[in-house]
Amino acid sequence: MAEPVAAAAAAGEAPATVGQAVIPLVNRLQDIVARLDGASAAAAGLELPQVAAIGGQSSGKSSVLEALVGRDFLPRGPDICTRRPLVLQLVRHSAPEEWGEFLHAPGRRFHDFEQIKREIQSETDKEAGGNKGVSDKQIRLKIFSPNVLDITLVDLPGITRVPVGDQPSDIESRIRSMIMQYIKHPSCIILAVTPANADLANSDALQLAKLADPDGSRTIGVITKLDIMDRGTDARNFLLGNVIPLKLGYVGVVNRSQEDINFNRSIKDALAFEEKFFSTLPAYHGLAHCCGVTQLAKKLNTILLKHITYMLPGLKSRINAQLVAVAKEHAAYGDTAESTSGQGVKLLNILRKYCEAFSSMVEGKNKVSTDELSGGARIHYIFQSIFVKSLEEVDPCKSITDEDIRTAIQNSDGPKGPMFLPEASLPFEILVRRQISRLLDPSLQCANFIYDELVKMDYINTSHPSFVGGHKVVELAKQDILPPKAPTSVMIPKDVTAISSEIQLTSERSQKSSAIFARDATRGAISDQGSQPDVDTAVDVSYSILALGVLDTPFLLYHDSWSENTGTSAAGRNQRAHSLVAGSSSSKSVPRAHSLDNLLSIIQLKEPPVMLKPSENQPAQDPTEIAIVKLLIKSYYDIVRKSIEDAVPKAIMHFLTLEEFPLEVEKVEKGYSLAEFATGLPNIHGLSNGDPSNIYGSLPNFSPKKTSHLDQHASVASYNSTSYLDANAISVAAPSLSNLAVCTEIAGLQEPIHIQLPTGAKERCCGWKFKRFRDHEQFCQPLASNGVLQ
Ligand SMILES: Nc1nc2c(ncn2[C@@H]2O[C@H](COP(=O)(O)OP(=O)(O)OP(=O)(O)O)[C@@H](O)[C@H]2O)c(=O)[nH]1
Repeated sequence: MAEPVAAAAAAGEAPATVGQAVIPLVNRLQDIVARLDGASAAAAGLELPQVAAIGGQSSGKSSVLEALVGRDFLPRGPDICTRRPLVLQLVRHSAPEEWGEFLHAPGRRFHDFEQIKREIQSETDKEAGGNKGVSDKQIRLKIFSPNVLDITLVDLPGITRVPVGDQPSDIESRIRSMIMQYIKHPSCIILAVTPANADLANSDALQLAKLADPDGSRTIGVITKLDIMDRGTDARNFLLGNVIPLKLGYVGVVNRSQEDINFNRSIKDALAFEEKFFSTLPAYHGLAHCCGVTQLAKKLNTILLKHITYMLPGLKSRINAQLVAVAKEHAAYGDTAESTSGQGVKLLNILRKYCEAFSSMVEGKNKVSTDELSGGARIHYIFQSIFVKSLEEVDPCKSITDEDIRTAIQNSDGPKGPMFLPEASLPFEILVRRQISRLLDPSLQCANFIYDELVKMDYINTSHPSFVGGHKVVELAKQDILPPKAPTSVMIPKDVTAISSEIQLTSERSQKSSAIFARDATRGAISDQGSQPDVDTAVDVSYSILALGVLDTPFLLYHDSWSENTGTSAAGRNQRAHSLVAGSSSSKSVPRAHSLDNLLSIIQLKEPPVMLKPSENQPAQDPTEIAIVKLLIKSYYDIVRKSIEDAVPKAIMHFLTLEEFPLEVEKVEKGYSLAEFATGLPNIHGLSNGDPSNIYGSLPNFSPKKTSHLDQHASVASYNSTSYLDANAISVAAPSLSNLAVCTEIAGLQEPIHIQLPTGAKERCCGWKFKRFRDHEQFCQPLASNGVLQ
């Protein structure tokens, strides 16, 4: 094996000794910090010292790192080779064997360095593809050897300008920013690798290094390929820092050429060649301190040690600060619980605290920021300034033209044509549904903004006091239209109450809708009957009964003039009304009775066009009708909008703050000390020995006297989440009850819960927790009436 230069350096002067004390420590820290992602480590200020080789493509970065390691294990060649950052951690150990370990293959030792090379290549292909693609995902490799210094080296992809293979068009900027991610940290020592056979003054490596390290305090210039410079030229001036000065100076190296690699020339031979090169070429006489890989290793170690010594105090204080913060957080979780159930209780406690903290944040009880809106204020902003404002801006009649209304009216006339008196309710329903459905998207968006919860829209309540239904709308419409027409009268269905009562037989939601409707419709009928003339007199608009859902809930339309014209009886109407309510779509196909004979006698007409526009020849639509429909839409839409503006935020807030986190029924199998038990239970309101009043005093509707027979040693601790509607858990703790079987039964649960103290459970407690009691009395009563606890 070749004489490893790093090892030679290690055997050198003072720095190696210091390194043995400091660098292994940093390497151990590297291992710990490696478990954090880069961003977290950066956020915690824990970037650790490392050495990154940067430079143009094929400048010789991998060759330099290999020479430092003293082993041949990195993919090298004239084409792009390094396509993923390779974090190479050198670990010096005393055993003679050498091997490599990859982070992605834990526990597997690679003793064959050729295999390490292949593994790097295949891992690169896995992530960056086989066709020259580049990825910023690291490969982490550890080399264990007695011949290396503990040091972390990073081999980065070379800067390239022209995209080849699968490389994206912005490959140059991508690689530059990838490199910057490493070298921007003050903890990083930069090896700026520049080939001597290219224009040194335009070195990509030096340019990038200058950006990251403007004062040059952590950049070492490395000049490669001195052996293949143009005849008659040399890099002496450069190495002396006369061209581009660098505080830490330059080191010139001669690595193996491609031919050397092809012929498997050993590193040892390469080092011998390098030494001969510098000693024979007069241009480099007197520059021994900055020529050769050995010098580079020494320089690197000296600088790295200084750097680590400089960085460690700050690093230590940052780690200490983190440690204190974590210890504080850890202490906040309470004592360590050994048992599984104890850990469960602890976890519940943490979740409870989280929920409470979350609620406090939403409710603005946390410390209030003076800089910006936060927590509930942001939610309020979304509700008011985004959601409500957007809804207010919507014109209910937007996108409904008079033409649309005319079409809807004609459609609602069906085959009867305009010979019957028009009515506004059906077109209104159709159009208002369409308009109201526009409220759905913003409502869902609002919910999405805050919490991914269900948005529920209420039914259309035409009995709303603000809704200008019935004859009111006619009057209003006529005021809007010129010239004013004769006063209108409204026909009231005689059996409206009967119909309404049938509506109540339908589905739950329909029941709700129709019940409200029936009440108001009946009221309306009575008052209208009192104020209106005979129903047989001229009718302008029929009174329609609506109980319809906004989107797809059932609705009912009862149209008196239809029943009169078809001769349907009141009973038939009721039946139809009922069936209409039962299905949302059935209303769309209101049956118009045709016997088979009638159908057969119908004269066959030619097919209507696919799309039917309202006929131009039709007599002009009464503007009153259009105005009525518009007014109905505006009025109803306004009500629904207001209701939605109110209901959606409420619904969201309900799910956001009042939903308890799922407290599962949990049997605390093993006993706990009273203290453990108390800590494990969130916010126990009272826990005492022999004085239950302390406990129950905090529970509403729970009288202490009910527990008067409680054994003097027994205590019942109940948890009542005062911020919520329900008590979430009850726990029974019975310390010092080795001779007592505590049995209790909790109402409202499927299974009675029995609490049996473990034998000899002196000074121990046991308990159960379970979720969601709707009523304190429910569980308090049986507690008091049951066996031992009475
Ligand atoms: N003659 C000579 N050839 C060298 C020297 N250094 C590197 N090379 C050759 O240059 C080519 C590229 O070397 P690498 O070490 O792969 O360069 P790199 O910068 O790591 O390449 P990428 O990772 O692909 O950007 C190889 O063929 C090396 O043999 C040197 O000092 N002298």
